[in-house]
Amino acid sequence: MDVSQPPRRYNDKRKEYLEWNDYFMATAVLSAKRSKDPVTQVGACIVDQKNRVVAIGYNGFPRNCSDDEFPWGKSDAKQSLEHKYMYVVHAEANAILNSNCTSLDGTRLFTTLFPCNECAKLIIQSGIQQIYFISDKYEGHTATIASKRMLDAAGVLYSRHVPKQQKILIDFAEFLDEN
Ligand SMILES: O=c1ccn([C@H]2C[C@H](O)[C@@H](COP(=O)(O)O)O2)c(=O)[nH]1
Ligand SMILES: [Zn+2]
Repeated sequence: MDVSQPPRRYNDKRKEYLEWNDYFMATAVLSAKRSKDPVTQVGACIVDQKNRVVAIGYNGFPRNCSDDEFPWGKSDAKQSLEHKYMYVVHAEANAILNSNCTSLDGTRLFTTLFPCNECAKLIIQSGIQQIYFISDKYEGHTATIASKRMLDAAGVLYSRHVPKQQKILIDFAEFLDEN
C-alpha cells in the first residue's frame, strides 16, 4: 500500500482515467499500429461535438490492393511506379472515407502526423474544424507549407497535441478474469 497517498474511499472516482484528448490521440496512435508502411505509420481519429469517435483510419493501400504485392519502397526504387506514394491512401483520407456519419461539419481530427496538402483539401471540404497532431516531421516541405496555407485560409485550427499522460500501457492480461 502507498502510505504517501490518502486511502481512496469506495465512492471516490478513479483519478488515473484518460482525459478526452489523450484518449482520442491514443486511438489515432493505436490505429497507426495497423499500418504496414515500414517508414511512417500514420493514424487518424475523427471526433464529433459530443466527443463521439466517428471515424478512424491509417495509411495503407486501397481495398483489394495487396500489401504483399504493391511496393512499400521509395528512394531505392528507380521507377516511380515502384514507389509507395503512387498507391497509399493517407490516414486522414481513410478516416474521412470510413466515417460512419453523413456530415463531418464541426468535427475534430486527431492525427499522428501533420496532414499533407492533399489531406488538407479533404479536411477543409469535409467540414473538419480543428486538427490536433503529434509529429510535424515534414515541416518546411512544400506539401506541408501548402497544407498550412489552405488550412489558414479556410480557418481550420491546428495545434500540437500536448499529452497529459506521456505513456499509456496496454496489458491484455489486466483484463483476464483472474484479476
Ligand atoms: O498527410 C499524410 C501524409 C503522409 N501520410 C503517409 C503516406 C506514407 O505512407 C507515409 C509517409 O511516408 P514517408 O516514408 O515518411 O515519406 O505517411 C499520411 O498518411 N498522411
Ligand atoms: Zn495526406
